[in-house]
Amino acid sequence: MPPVRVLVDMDGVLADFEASFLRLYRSRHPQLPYVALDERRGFSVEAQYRQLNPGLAADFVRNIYGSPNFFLDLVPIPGAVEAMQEMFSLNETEVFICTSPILKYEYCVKEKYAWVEKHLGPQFVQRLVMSRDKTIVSADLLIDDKVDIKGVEPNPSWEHIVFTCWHNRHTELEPHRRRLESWSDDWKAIIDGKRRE
Ligand SMILES: O=c1ccn([C@@H]2O[C@H](COP(=O)(O)O)[C@@H](O)[C@H]2O)c(=O)[nH]1
Ligand SMILES: [Mg+2]
Repeated sequence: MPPVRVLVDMDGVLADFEASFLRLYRSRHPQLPYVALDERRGFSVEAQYRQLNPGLAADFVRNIYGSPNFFLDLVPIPGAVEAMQEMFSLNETEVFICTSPILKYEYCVKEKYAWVEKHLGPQFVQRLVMSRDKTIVSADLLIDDKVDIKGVEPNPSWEHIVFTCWHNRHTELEPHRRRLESWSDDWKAIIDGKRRE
């Protein structure tokens, strides 16, 4: 039987982008209104902050996560590191990290590599795929917090498992779509189920 190949997203799945964004935003702009984590709706932080404060400059929000050390200092999502080590050691399972760098890539790309080495070790540095378009990457499963993943390939090979995160917890999914609520949820059952398909 061929191995099950799993792609695991970084921001919102392995690394806590949302909490770090809010912390840095509030420390830099304590006088400005902010969106609390349990008020987050929709993937784009920028879109929600612009709704809250339409006067914000075009790159105001992007400058926060485009800052040096932003991506390096992201805190791991609870259970993520342990789950990845366990997934890596499973028989007949190929695990890769699949992440989209921001367009202001100066710090982001290097720091994503450094984050992976720091928290997951060198074996995962070799398994880091960066692509703005995940539909062209071939796998059986993609665990990702972004609800709508679009790209040039209309029929990606993977099944998208939506990882629950602050911005998507209220999003209603079509009945056939599946979620992983957290790393305490049964991710192994999802992989084993795929093995049997
Ligand atoms: O509001 C946001 C939130 C995140 N980003 C960046 O987009 C990518 C998302 O990557 P995934 O691989 O889908 O997790 C990432 O680089 C975030 O930093 C954003 O641009 N705007
Ligand atoms: Mg993500």
